[in-house]
Amino acid sequence: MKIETKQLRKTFGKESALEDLSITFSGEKIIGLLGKNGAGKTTFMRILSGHFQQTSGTIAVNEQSPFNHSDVSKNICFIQESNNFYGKFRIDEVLQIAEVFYPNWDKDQAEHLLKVFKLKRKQKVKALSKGMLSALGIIVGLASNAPITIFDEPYIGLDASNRSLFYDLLLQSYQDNPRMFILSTHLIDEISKLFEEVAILHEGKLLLHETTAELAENHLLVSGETSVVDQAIKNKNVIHQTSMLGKKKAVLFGEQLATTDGLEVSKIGLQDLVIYLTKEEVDSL
Ligand SMILES: Nc1ncnc2c1ncn2[C@@H]1O[C@H](COP(=O)(O)OP(=O)(O)OP(=O)(O)O)[C@@H](O)[C@H]1O
Repeated sequence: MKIETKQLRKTFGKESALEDLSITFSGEKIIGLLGKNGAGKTTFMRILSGHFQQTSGTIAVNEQSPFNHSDVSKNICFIQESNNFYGKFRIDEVLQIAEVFYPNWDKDQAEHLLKVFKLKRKQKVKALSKGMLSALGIIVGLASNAPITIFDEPYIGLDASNRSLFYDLLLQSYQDNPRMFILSTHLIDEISKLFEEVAILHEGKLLLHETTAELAENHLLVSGETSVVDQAIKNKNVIHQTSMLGKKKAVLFGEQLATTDGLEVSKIGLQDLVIYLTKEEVDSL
């Protein structure tokens, strides 16, 4: 599958949710869609799933617009953080509808996952706890086997052990049925090892789109006494720096630097990188 957007914009009245977003996702991989609250992730995923149209620009899934095209939408399963299912339905009715909608639906997998998450077929959606609702979303997303399966923070109410179960099941599902997964999450450290590729949105714009291998390769965290760090990063490509109490941390892009006396150089974790890259505006408030 290939998703391609060109100068995608979405405004809600005066509010701009996406600004000139041009991005391409292709192939079978697990992609992290990251960014702070309000960055535009959900808006992008909704347009991609055909929920509504962009204000301008283009979006194509295998060369077709997702809006009002069932050929496209049956290939996309979008599980949102809430309100996925009609409250009056029972779980078995939700699964029956999903089976009709998704051509690659795996009934045995759905049955298996119901047991794993200890859900009862006759329970009504409106009677489910937050965690149980999330579990139902996860079951539908995984059993859909949709070539593009999207999870937008699907873990609301799930405890740590069930979140860990979700990550294991996701990986298993990906191995059994390789496809494109797009995941939006704020619990980056928990899941970052599953990502092959990461896109970071910031204020409706694309800040970065790289493979996780490139990210690890390209970004270094340098810390130590301010004067030592300042000396070390002089003339280097610094993409973020913060100072506090005589200490400094800097993030370098595409540079080589080794740890020395008083200077700590390390790879930077994805969660920290997202925080550093999207922090500037907060600092300048
Ligand atoms: N239906 C809507 N009406 C008006 N404004 C909206 C609507 N949907 C989103 N927005 C605005 O668009 C911007 C992007 O929101 P969006 O939900 O896409 O962000 P997000 O990255 O998914 O955030 P979060 O991590 O908090 O879920 C925000 O400023 C939000 O207020």
